[in-house]
Amino acid sequence: MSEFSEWFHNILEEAEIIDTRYPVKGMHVWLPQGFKIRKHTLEILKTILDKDHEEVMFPLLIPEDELAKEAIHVKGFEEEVYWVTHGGLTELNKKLALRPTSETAMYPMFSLWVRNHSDLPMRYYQVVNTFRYETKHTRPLIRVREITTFKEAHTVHSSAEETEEQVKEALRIYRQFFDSLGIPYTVSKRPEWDKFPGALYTMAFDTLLPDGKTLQIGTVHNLGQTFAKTFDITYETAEGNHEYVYQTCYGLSDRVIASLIGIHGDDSGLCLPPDVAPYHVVIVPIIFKKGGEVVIDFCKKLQEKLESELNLRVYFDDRDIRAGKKYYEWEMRGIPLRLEVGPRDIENHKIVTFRRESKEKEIIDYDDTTISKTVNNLLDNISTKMREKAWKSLEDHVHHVETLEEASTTISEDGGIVTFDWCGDQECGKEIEEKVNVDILGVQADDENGICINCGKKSKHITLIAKTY
Ligand SMILES: Nc1ncnc2c1ncn2[C@@H]1O[C@H](COS(=O)(=O)NC(=O)[C@@H](N)CS)[C@@H](O)[C@H]1O
Ligand SMILES: [Mg+2]
Ligand SMILES: [Zn+2]
Repeated sequence: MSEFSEWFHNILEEAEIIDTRYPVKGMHVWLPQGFKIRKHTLEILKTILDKDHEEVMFPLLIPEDELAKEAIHVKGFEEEVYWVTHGGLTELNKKLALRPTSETAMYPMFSLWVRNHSDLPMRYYQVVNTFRYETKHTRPLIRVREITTFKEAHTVHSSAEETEEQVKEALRIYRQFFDSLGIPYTVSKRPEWDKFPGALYTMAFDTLLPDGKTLQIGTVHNLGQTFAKTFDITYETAEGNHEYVYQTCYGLSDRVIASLIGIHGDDSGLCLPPDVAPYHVVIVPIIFKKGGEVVIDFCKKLQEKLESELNLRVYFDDRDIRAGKKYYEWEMRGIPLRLEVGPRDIENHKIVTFRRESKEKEIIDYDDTTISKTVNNLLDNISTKMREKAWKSLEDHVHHVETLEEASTTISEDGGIVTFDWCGDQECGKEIEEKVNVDILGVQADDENGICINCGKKSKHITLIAKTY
């Protein structure tokens, strides 16, 4: 619990995920092991998005006057924007912002692209780096100044109803994505004072890290027509008049990788979902003086079989070091499944399996015709077990309370998430945050028949609060 932050920083270094020694605060280097995890994570996300979104790429730099167009939006970001003021020795006549997010880069172009009804709906996304001069405590992958893995989707619609549908679809996409990574979450509507600058409302996914604090791992914003009016994005209707469009946008970041590491990891190090691990399987040969080449040969064949039949990423570790050292290293790097093969195993048609998530070792019958199926089932079961275990640990830390005292003792003793009835009134909400010294994450459901935990008025919502990153 308390030393989670130390564990997190140590494992990023020991498992060679990123190098935080880069000489700009809040900006880090992706190392090969970490880059592989990021790559496989993005492959899963893009496969889901590519079903009905188009991937694009916009410039990094945003002219000052475009950024400033949407007053509430720029107010929300003005303290976080990095500026480019020179080109070489020449001072630019117009400052350029490094995108903190790309609404003001994209929407002037959407205004050119949207002509008539048949152009809609549009669903674009890009995966880029964005820059935010975070003044709160920066943390690798969690609160960085260069958000290296910022997936932002931006959609354009001809009606408010369609944007509501798109918000629901975005929530479904995010549930599917987080479920494939075994990351548990709560979904809630952010309070008015904590929504995305310029949005009508913000839906947020929060997960719970082992130190009892929640992390916002994804957000979906209904932008209404606010940006359409600011950037004059209109379409010509069949009757020939011009209507403003309706928009949504939804974002994810490096925090997804942080959650993978923080939630599934344990005292032996990383524990990675098979679909994003650098390798699904590592094969460790047990070699004594004699019989070495028989084992090596067997392992190479097994590697080829798993690679060709299951399209798995398999590492055959034939380095000349003690098996125990290999076990330690691959467990620390979070490789989901290890296969150990010695000369006697081959004679007895056996093979030893080690599941990283449960740390169970098993001697199973080896049969050329069934090993692929066995390995595939093991990997599927490992994914399922990891997701179930993570959901259980989240659910074990969500408590419903009836009084503010109960709320603050629960949070201070157990961390985690507390739910209660709230009237929804901003004043009252701010008072609750004061009294319990936590953040209101958001409202989860409407609950007309409760009474507000703080002011006693009719409650409107089941509300979530927690200590947050
Ligand atoms: N400094 C940061 N470091 C890492 N992740 C961040 C940081 N700031 C925000 N995020 C993540 O990025 C997600 C999207 O950011 S956002 O401001 O909420 N939304 C947008 O920028 C919208 N334009 C989404 S397309 C957040 O939900 C959060 O998970
Ligand atoms: Mg921020
Ligand atoms: Zn109240």
